[in-house]
Amino acid sequence: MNAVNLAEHMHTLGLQAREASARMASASAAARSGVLRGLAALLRANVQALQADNAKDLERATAAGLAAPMVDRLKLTPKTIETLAVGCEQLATMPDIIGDVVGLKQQPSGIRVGQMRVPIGVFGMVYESRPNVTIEAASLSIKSGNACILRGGSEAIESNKALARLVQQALAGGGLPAEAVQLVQTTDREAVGHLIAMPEYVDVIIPRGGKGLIERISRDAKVPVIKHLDGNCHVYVDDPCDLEMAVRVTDNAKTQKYSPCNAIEGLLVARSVAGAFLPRIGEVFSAKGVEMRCDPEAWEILRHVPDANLKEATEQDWFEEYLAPIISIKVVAGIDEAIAHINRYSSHHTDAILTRDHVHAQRFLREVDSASVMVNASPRFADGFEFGLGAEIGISTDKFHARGPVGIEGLTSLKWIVLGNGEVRS
Ligand SMILES: NC(=O)C1=CN([C@@H]2O[C@H](COP(=O)(O)OP(=O)(O)OC[C@H]3O[C@@H](n4cnc5c(N)ncnc54)[C@H](OP(=O)(O)O)[C@@H]3O)[C@@H](O)[C@H]2O)C=CC1
Ligand SMILES: N[C@@H](CCC(=O)OP(=O)(O)O)C(=O)O
Repeated sequence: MNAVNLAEHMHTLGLQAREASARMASASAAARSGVLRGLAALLRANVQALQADNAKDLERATAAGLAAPMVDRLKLTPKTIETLAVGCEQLATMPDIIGDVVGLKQQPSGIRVGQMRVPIGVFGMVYESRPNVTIEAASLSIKSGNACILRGGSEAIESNKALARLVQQALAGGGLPAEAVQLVQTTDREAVGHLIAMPEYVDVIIPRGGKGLIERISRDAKVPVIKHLDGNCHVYVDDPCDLEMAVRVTDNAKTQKYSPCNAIEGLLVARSVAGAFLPRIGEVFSAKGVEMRCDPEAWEILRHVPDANLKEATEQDWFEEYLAPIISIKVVAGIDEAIAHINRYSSHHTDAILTRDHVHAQRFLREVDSASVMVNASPRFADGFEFGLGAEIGISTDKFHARGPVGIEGLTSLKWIVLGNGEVRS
């Protein structure tokens, strides 16, 4: 697509999305849920076709030398497709919140004032090369009565086109506008430039990605943004702590999957338990080939672990999101230093304390300035499905409108409604 065609393509997507959003907002809950059930059926009926399109992406990505965790997130298997179908069905059965009225109260003037939950309108979303996000975003958009324009990662373009076709088929089959969910049909990043600068068509932009993406969005966006950024997440092993549990949770938090934003990148350990805890987790990490970037105290303890892959941590390591079998490790004096370290270096995404001390747990919950803060649980739980939201748009690292895993509610707003009987203001 040349520059003129690209501008036209994006303008058309915007115009169509705006028109579709009005119809989505007034569509009945039954119609929106019907589309989600139809989509689940289409996903199940098209497993082989979807895998064939996904294979084209996988082949290109493998040839280009994409790292294994990134290839893994690109993959559509019968199991992931079934999970998507089940997710659509679950969303369909969840209560509909569009049109809900809250807090209606009579005022001294006689008018009754409350708030009604309504869709935001049109959202644009830029996200990583993970095709399942296309269905999760589309299904949440449909459930919440919005329209959306989706721009997935370049490596996933064929998979995303195939999935978006099914979404549009389900919308049309359910009597709703196919244009309520549209995919940008090119991998040209200039399309993102247009998407974030069309306030007449797009109400909010949701970027899911790393620092390069956000630099561009911060510089060029002309519409409000809900940032879904990098996860430099931590586990802090406190004293007192159940060390058996700490090994299990820390292992899960780092190695269950390396690519997600909610996997941990940093491990902090209270000095008084470091000698007992670090050799145990060190053995687990060495067995799984995890490189440990250590401060001098952690190094001194971990150097005795057979085959440990140790490196000296630099200041930069505390900021780093590796998305790989690498972890930074620091011994801290206790809870105060742990909280200070996390608030300075984390990306304010998700951080956890492992402790038996109730006061420490409460302090961590209150003082750590992150979107999700956990006690005695793995940060990998920071996920819309795991939090009971049905699915997720992503994990907002912003503080306004939506923070942490974003589901249906995050795609809506509350508008004031006033019900009167001809009252006038005196
Ligand atoms: N908070 C959250 O919910 C989530 C956050 N993430 C974060 O995303 C990152 C990993 O994903 P990764 O794919 O590497 O992220 P990237 O930021 O590289 O890519 C994400 C998307 O942004 C696009 N993009 C990146 N830079 C630009 C730019 N300058 N202009 C226009 N578009 C751009 C990419 O397009 P293209 O394909 O052309 O590169 C892709 O569609 C990690 O930091 C992870 O923590 C991931 C998932 C969820
Ligand atoms: N909430 C999601 C995180 C998704 C995520 O970060 O994806 P990615 O960075 O593409 O691996 C989950 O835990 O599955």
